[in-house]
Amino acid sequence: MNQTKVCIKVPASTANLGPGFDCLGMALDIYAWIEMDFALKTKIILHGEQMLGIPLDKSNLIYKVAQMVFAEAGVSHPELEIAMYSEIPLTRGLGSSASAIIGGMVAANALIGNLLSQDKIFLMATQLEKHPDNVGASLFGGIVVASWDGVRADYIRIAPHERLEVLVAIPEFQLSTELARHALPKEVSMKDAVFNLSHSSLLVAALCSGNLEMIRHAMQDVLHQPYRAALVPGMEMILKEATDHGALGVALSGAGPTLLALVDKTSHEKAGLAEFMQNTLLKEDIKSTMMWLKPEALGVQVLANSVSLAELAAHK
Ligand SMILES: Nc1ncnc2c1ncn2[C@@H]1O[C@H](COP(=O)(O)OP(=O)(O)OP(=O)(O)O)[C@@H](O)[C@H]1O
Ligand SMILES: N[C@@H](CCO)C(=O)O
Repeated sequence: MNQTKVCIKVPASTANLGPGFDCLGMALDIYAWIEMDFALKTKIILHGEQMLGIPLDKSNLIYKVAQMVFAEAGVSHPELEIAMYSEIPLTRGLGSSASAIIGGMVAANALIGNLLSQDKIFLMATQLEKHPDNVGASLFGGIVVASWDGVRADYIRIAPHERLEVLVAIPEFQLSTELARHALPKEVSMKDAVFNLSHSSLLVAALCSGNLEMIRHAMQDVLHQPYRAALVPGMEMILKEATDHGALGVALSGAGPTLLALVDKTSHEKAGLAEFMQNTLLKEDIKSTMMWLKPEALGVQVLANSVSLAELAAHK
């Protein structure tokens, strides 16, 4: 029996939650699984349609982040066998790149007996992703409030409120984070900075104290969503009106194009809200997949028992 192979399960994430641009993230209950082992010759197997187009050689992100971990730990393992299956849609604002980075780093670290601390992994992943929101959520689970000054990465994890549910409308088109960041201005006014600072702080306080009614006011943003609206037709109306259809609050998920509503799981308006979001996008000729998700309290896990990735992919 193989003694070294590790298998990890890593959650998807949503970043920003509206005003918390590059500093708030929440883990979600859809996942990617990664198996990793030492090998004589590198081999990368990707299961499922989701992974189409992802490289199968040493340019693969998971291979590259594993090598970063080995280099940091002072060990050398240039040849790896990697297998992956993911439910997380690529390039849609649900943290697929962060899940790959965290999954790859944590798997590599487990392979070498966890020579690096979790905080070191957080720092390395943040340096690579350039913002800590998605990687923090995938690593630690729950809601993560994080800061990154280019040198230090700090975070505090908040347990998600038990009544919080998440509705996502995932448009059929992809929008890369790189493109969505190019839409942003280089500078913002003091007025807009103060607006986001106050709303992001209010949102964190609402999430910590369980004041769900405050979320609709707190989840407003002027730093990134208005500039990204042109990239996601229908978004402006959804951001403006989803709370009238039962959402506690609504935001662009990460860099988009997915739109995300926080919902009280006891709400009687859930079906109507989903219909409103899907139809608003359809009016703009955008087909979308609607999914009801939950905040995931757990971050990445090294599984005690390996799962069959081929079987997971086959049952989707
Ligand atoms: N499992 C994977 N293996 C290798 N590369 C991956 C994997 N998952 C994602 N990527 C890379 O990450 C890119 C998507 O990253 P991007 O930051 O644009 O979107 P996202 O992470 O899905 O969304 P967001 O950051 O807005 O939440 C993919 O196009 C691919 O290059
Ligand atoms: N905070 C990032 C998340 C996307 O990875 C952004 O909005 O660009």
